[in-house]
Amino acid sequence: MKIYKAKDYKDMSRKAANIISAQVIMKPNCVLGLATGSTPIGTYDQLVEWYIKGDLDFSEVTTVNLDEYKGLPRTNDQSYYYFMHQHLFDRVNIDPERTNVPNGMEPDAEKECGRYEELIRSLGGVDLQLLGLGHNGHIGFNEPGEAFEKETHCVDLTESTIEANKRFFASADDVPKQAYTMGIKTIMQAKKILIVVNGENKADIVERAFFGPVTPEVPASILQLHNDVTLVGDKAALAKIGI
Ligand SMILES: N[C@@H]1[C@@H](O)[C@H](O)[C@@H](COP(=O)(O)O)O[C@@H]1O
Repeated sequence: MKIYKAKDYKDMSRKAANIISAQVIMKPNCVLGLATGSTPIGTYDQLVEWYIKGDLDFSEVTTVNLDEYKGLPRTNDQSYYYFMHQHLFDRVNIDPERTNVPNGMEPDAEKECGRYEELIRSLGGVDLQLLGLGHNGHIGFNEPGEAFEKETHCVDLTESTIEANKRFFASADDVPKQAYTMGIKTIMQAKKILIVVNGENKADIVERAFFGPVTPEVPASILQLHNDVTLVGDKAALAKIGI
C-alpha cells in the first residue's frame, strides 16, 4: 500500500485529484468508481478546476458510484445521485449516459443489485475506485460484520452510520434505513483503489483498518490484501500510524 501524507484537506484533495487525473490521461475511456461523503468533495472541486483550465477531458470516461440510499428519489438533495451531479457530473464534460449510480427507487433489491453488478461486469470492471472511510470502518455502505464475499447488495444501515449521516437530514428519523451498495467483493475487483481520509476523528479507524487485523468487523481492513491501494490522508487522519 502506498501512503501519501498531505499537509491539510486541500493538499489531500489535490493529491487525490492528481491520481485520478493520471488515470484519465493514461486511459481516456477508463471506468472510474466514485464515492460520496464529505471527504471527496475537495477532490471533485480540484478535478473541476483542472477541467475548466482545459487540463482534463471527461468525454470518454464512464463512472459507477459505490452506493445509494434505498427509497430516496434522485431529486432529493441527500440522494447520492443528486450529490454526484452537484459536485462533479454537472460541472464537467462527462456524458450523463455514462454516469451510473444504483437506482434507490427500485424496490426490488435483488433486481437492482443484479443489474448493477452486471453493468460493472459489462464495462470490464473498474479501473480506479475512489473510497472514503466510515468511522466504523465501512467502505461504500459495507457495514461491520458483513461477509467479505458480497457483491452489490442491499444493506441495513447501522445506528452509528445513521447517527453520522443525520447531520445531512432534518432528523435521524429522516435518514433512510437501507441502501444499495457495491459489496466488498465488487470493490476488491477494482484494478486500483484510492482511499481518502481527513480529520482527527478518522485517526483511530485509519490505524485499525490499515495496521490492525483483517476482519469483517473493520470492512476496510480487507484493502490490506489488495495489491494496488493508495491511501491519501491529511496529517490529522494519519496521526496514529507514525508516518
Ligand atoms: N456511504 C458513505 C461512504 O461512502 C463514505 O465513505 C462515508 C464517510 O463519509 P465522510 O467522508 O463524510 O466521513 O459516509 C457514507 O456513509
